[in-house]
Amino acid sequence: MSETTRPGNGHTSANTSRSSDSKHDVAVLGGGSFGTAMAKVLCENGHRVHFWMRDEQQVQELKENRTNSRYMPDVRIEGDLLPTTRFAETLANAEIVFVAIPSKAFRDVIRAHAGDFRPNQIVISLTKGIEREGFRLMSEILQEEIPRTRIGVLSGPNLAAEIVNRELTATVIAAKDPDVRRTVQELLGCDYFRVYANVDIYGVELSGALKNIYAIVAGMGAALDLGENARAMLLTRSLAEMSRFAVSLGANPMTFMGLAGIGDLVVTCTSSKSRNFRVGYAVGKGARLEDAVAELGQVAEGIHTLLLVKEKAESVGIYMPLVRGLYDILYGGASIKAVINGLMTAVQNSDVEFILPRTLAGQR
Ligand SMILES: NC(=O)C1=CN([C@@H]2O[C@H](COP(=O)(O)OP(=O)(O)OC[C@H]3O[C@@H](n4cnc5c(N)ncnc54)[C@H](OP(=O)(O)O)[C@@H]3O)[C@@H](O)[C@H]2O)C=CC1
Ligand SMILES: O=C(CO)COP(=O)(O)O
Repeated sequence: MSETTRPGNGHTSANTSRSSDSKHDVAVLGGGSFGTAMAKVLCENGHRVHFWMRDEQQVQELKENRTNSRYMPDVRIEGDLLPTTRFAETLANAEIVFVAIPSKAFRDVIRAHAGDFRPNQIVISLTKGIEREGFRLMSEILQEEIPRTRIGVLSGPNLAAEIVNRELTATVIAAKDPDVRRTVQELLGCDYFRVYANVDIYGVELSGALKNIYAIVAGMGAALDLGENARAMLLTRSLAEMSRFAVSLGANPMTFMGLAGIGDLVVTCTSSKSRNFRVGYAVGKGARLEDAVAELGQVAEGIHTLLLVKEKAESVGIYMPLVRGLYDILYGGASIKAVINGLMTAVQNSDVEFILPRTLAGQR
């Protein structure tokens, strides 16, 4: 569907926001696919967007052509956009800051510029990953590095490639502070983008990171053409496994019923627009992992998250057969066929463990 015929496309230029009456100064950190998509939504909602990236050439292109061709070819950002490589300038007037820096660089970037954040400034992580050291989520890094700011997390079924075309999308803002939740809903919400609220920061954030692992598994399943029953089995068992893990670490199980849980799992496990899915697909077709990642040229957080979750699951004793199987394939040289066979012939357990505990299933 073209941008002009799309149902959500009630507006085609800036200053046409439905939900936010006034113009706000907003910062977006990270000039990749998702930073670009969020900067576009915010500009179209009529806000002044201070857009930080590290590449001066990209800044020049955005200033001259209003495009970011490396990450979002053919997408123009209209409205009040101020691209820059100068971090302090980005934050100086911003009421709220959205951070779309990959997890591997997240702490370094925030720490290097911690002094530029103001007390009480709202800082929202858009990043779906985990830090190796201490198994930290991005909101925990923000809490440690810039503790005087007000922190939130945005996560949900949010493929950047669709958002930039104004395809109908919903997401979740998770924050303890109701003012943070309301502000994000007002700034981002419009006729193609809806923002739902949650207070379970840990669950929302962890599900965003975990689903990337299962998107790789799903991509592999698609490459092998395992069938529709298998696709449903994989998706449902992925949800069971990721919620088992997250709940055992303190997340609210109900979060997995929402957009940030099942919603994001569905979109990334069924769409070739997902980079994680594409990596799994390529490996399923016989590519080496390094080649699949190099070919992608963008971040696929699941590759890295898999290692951390496998380690963590083993250290705290959580049963995660899909994580283990994917790890064996990607890092242990196991054949996909052997792993599938191992999974299919393992002990048959309970379906919904929150109703019937896993350990009781075999006793029925
Ligand atoms: N794309 C999507 O659909 C969605 C992505 N996300 C999440 O958003 C986060 C960012 O992903 P996305 O934008 O897609 O990734 P991309 O691969 O599209 O872009 C990565 C961006 O991060 C920048 N970057 C990398 N390292 C550094 C660093 N040390 N300092 C400054 N900038 C750096 C890159 O800059 P450079 O070009 O100079 O290397 C680039 O602008 C990820 O955690 C992802 O899971 C969440 C929802 C949807
Ligand atoms: O998180 C995403 C969609 O919600 C994007 O997924 P990928 O990083 O796999 O492209």
